[in-house]
Amino acid sequence: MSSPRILPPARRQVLVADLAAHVGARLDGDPSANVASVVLDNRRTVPGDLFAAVPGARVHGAAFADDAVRRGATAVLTDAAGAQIVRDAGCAVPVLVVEDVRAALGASAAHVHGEPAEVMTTFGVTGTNGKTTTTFLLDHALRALGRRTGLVGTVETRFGETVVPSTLTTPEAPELQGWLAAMVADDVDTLAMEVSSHSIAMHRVDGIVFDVVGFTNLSQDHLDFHGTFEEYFATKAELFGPQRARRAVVVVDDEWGARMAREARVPVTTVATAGADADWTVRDAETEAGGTRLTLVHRDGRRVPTRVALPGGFNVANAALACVMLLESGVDADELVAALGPEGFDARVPGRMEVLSDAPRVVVDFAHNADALELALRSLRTTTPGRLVVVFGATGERDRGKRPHMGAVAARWADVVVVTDDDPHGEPPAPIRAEVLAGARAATGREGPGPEILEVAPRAEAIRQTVLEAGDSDTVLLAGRGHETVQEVDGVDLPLDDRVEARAALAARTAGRERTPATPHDEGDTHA
Ligand SMILES: CC(=O)N[C@H]1[C@@H](OP(=O)(O)OP(=O)(O)OC[C@H]2O[C@@H](n3ccc(=O)[nH]c3=O)[C@H](O)[C@@H]2O)O[C@H](CO)[C@@H](O)[C@@H]1O[C@H](C)C(=O)N[C@@H](C)C(=O)N[C@H](CCC(=O)O)C(=O)O
Ligand SMILES: Nc1ncnc2c1ncn2[C@@H]1O[C@H](COP(=O)(O)OP(=O)(O)OP(=O)(O)O)[C@@H](O)[C@H]1O
Repeated sequence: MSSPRILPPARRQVLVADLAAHVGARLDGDPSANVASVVLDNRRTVPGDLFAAVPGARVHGAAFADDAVRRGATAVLTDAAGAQIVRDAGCAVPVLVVEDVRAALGASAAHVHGEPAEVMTTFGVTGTNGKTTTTFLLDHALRALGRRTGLVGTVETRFGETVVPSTLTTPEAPELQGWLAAMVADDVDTLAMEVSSHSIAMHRVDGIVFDVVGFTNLSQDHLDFHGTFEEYFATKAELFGPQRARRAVVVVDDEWGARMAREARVPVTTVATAGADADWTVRDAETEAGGTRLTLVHRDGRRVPTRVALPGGFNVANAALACVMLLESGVDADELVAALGPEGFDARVPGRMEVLSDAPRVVVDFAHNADALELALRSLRTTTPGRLVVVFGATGERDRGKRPHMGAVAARWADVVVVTDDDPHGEPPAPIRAEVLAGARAATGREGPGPEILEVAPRAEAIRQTVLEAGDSDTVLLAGRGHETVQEVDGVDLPLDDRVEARAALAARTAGRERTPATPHDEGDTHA
């Protein structure tokens, strides 16, 4: 599934000779040809594109150059091996030859689109968890301040009236720069975007120097791609240097944040929510219905009172990060507090601690690694009078090591653990569930009776059964898929939205009650 291609309404024509000089490419062919945009995939080519033929993990993009040219590509950017493939295919367009295509791609796309990031204020957020939430909080505050905003991340790309669901957290550079140019054409003045570690490693954000970058935290994820934690950290750390950022705000609640703050090569402001030494610390955090009220206090005594209208202790960190990033960009503290009003950071983030109902409380959350799952469960535990029930699974073909950890965390913090499927992708689902269940059954470190551990598949059935059987004072956490609307099983995309399934079960529950006033659901309330 891929999102529709968005380009600015009027595209600039750029001479390939100028572009080659800009990115240090050897130009083979007619220097007077023009390009007006850049594309990575032959199937998405429009006339006037520069087709970037990247040697991928599976195939060399040059294999598709002839088709791209048939669709109107006017030049090709590739490496020496790609240039040979392009010539052998008899393509007559000029070829820009570089050593590393991905390394030249961001600068090429930014140049072709007129360096759009340079005319906006740009915020980039990275870290294992909290990127989407923090960018939504930034976007909410910026709009309250009267800015015209653009948002790019896992859920969607959004500006003005345009909202397009995302396929990647951080798009490839040609798509990203096309988006940014379309935003500039629509008078967007401020961008908040998520920067995944994949995107840094794969040069997707080359061509952007962010005004302010933010770091949330680091925990186990994506080790299938990065190999080691050290490598994962080093990739994220690249964002905190002068080629990619002007200044940084780092949450130093974990050791990785503290290290990022020490090793950053741009001016850093630190934020702490849990007692670490920092420039800004969170004080007087008070949980209240639907959120937390808090005050940010600077070393020099400045105080910024605010509020976040999302459940979960970690959302205090996300709001604190967003707040300090705004201050570091030059926003005046009093103006920010006034613009946010008494509700504070009041963004609705699809699939992130999204509360669907009150009795039982059904919450959909994107927690899909052990760390996020633990934090989500712990924060819901404190506000659940009945049982805490979690429905979740682990993804196939991704970081297998996290499966037993997720099972263990669920067993430690929930009263009922319902293990089901997440996105199995090409892997058979039952063995994935078995690895999660093994972790749950082996879990230790819990006081009192152990949890009830169930295996229910498919996921829609697990959600239906769990919501129907929950007591009014229970909390049901549907974890792992958040806003997602398709589930890949055995290579086939099946429609599945946790929120749709849960709402259907809640409606069935209400209908059942209307037919039979005293229902067995209430019995669950007695369980402590
Ligand atoms: C590991 C990874 O990121 N891989 C990306 C990489 O794939 P690849 O190297 O295997 O490419 P390939 O299939 O060999 O193809 C090589 C080239 O031929 C082109 N091609 C290929 C086939 C064709 O018919 N026509 C064509 O033009 C491709 O566009 C590509 O440029 O280049 C592709 C083209 O842009 C990306 O789609 C692909 O992302 C895949 C889909 C992906 O799932 N990426 C995930 C892991 C990712 O990036 N995730 C992060 C965040 C994760 C998180 O924080 O949770 C993200 O930012 O989304
Ligand atoms: N600051 C945080 N610390 C730890 N966990 C968090 C934090 N913020 C959010 N989470 C948890 O992580 C999940 C993902 O949150 P969010 O989508 O904001 O992060 P993300 O970094 O964008 O993740 P991804 O890149 O996987 O989309 C949430 O559903 C929540 O459970």
